[in-house]
Amino acid sequence: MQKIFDEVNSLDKRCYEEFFLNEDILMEHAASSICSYIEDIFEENKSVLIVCGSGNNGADGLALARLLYKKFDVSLYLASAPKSPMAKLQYKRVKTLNIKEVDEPFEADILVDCLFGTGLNKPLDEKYLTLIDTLNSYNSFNIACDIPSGINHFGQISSSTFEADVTITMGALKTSLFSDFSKDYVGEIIVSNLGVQREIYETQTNKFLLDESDMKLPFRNKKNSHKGSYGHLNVVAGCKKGAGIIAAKAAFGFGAGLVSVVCHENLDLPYHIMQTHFISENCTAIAIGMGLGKYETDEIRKILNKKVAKIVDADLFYDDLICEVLDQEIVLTPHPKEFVSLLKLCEIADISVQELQNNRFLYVEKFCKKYPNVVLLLKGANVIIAQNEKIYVNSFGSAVLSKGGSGDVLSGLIGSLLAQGYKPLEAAISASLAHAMGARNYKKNNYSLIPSDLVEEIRKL
Ligand SMILES: NC(=O)C1=CN([C@@H]2O[C@H](COP(=O)(O)OP(=O)(O)OC[C@H]3O[C@@H](n4cnc5c(N)ncnc54)[C@H](OP(=O)(O)O)[C@@H]3O)[C@@H](O)[C@H]2O)[C@@H](O)CC1
Ligand SMILES: [K+]
Repeated sequence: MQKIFDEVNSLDKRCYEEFFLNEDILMEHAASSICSYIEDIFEENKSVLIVCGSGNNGADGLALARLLYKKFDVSLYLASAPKSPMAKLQYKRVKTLNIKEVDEPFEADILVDCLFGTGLNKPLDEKYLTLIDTLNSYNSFNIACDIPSGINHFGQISSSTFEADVTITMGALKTSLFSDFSKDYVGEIIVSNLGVQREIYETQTNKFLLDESDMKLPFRNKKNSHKGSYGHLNVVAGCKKGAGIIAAKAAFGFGAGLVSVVCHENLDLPYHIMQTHFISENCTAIAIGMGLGKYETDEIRKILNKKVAKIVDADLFYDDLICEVLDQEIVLTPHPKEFVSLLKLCEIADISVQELQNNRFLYVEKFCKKYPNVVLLLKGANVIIAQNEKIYVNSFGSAVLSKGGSGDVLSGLIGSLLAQGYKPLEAAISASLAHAMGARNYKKNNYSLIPSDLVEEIRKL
């Protein structure tokens, strides 16, 4: 996994103070990493338009122009005059080379956005919104320097935000690149070294970006085993029984030795899934909440207080019963609307879904501070998984998964790993990654996935 930082100014400052580097050296590395990317991917003499703002993001662009000059057909468009000391210095250097400056932007082969980076500190006015719209209308290959212009410190976007194919971000990953809103703008994210290796530049953090290698699949190492060796998951099915059945099927395909659906009505289940009317004696994990609808409170309370691992989803986030069990190491998997309800029930915040989406990390942190035992998985374009002070981001998901039933598959996967003895945090991380990888491997068009396709792909991982 890779570290993510809320801000990097303190890390830049540490480079000056501890390693005797300076802004100029850091900036030279920033610019040369974009230069190397362009040199690696594109043939010489391609046209490159670099659009610069007045601060150090613009200064990165000016330095880049100098590095590319003569090997590529470089043009500079200065949206505003250089203002920061480094921008002025880089401009002076550019001037000595007579690099082409244009009065209007145009469609080049490669477009580099150096308008605003971490210094975007107020809403964009009409002039910049129109400029960004114009840049987005081109068919160029779009590179964002540090962060696409229009995304602010909190990962909130402007009505016009630069749509990058690739974002080359300076020094370390920033939290703002992983808001749900940012997902449509950042493209591929590459981290540039700034004069020292990343492991030296980076300090402590509480946020981490998950890699594929963080997915620990439930491979079986023991030769002498039986179905009981891999746990027994009970999926509690409510009035929308399909949800529980989808979860049960996913759980079975993900390695649980036994899976039972708990339901008072008789269900038509595949032969390998069992049915029970009450929680099984030998149950090792419970999945509850999906499609639950109205259920007898005392019965749910009894189930929630069973001393086995649990994953709770969906309808239970609207029932204050949930607040009684938040001292447990329980996995919760709300989507934003459900999390908003949960925050209200727990008296943490009374907010809209929009407010939550504007500050996903903030509210996850607030929740986990109050309930440090809980493993919270907040669904979204970038899934956030958190326990106590640690926050993990799964950015592998895609719109393929934006379907009814995908969440039930996820509950089943988590339940399956819990039943097999995974710790709750590990279960949530590995199941979430498997869920996203399954969707990634689905090769038909991106609107057609049904839960059984997803389970099929996950079984092939
Ligand atoms: N520090 C280092 O060592 C390194 C830094 N590096 C680079 O520096 C970048 C940060 O630079 P930065 O702090 O100068 O901020 P930046 O993003 O250029 O924007 C500030 C300028 O924009 C203006 N402005 C802001 N909002 C605006 C708005 N809505 N509408 C209009 N104007 C607006 C603002 O104006 P002002 O507030 O002064 O009026 C100011 O002039 C960082 O992202 C990375 O690329 C790398 O080279 C690595 C080494
Ligand atoms: K930028």
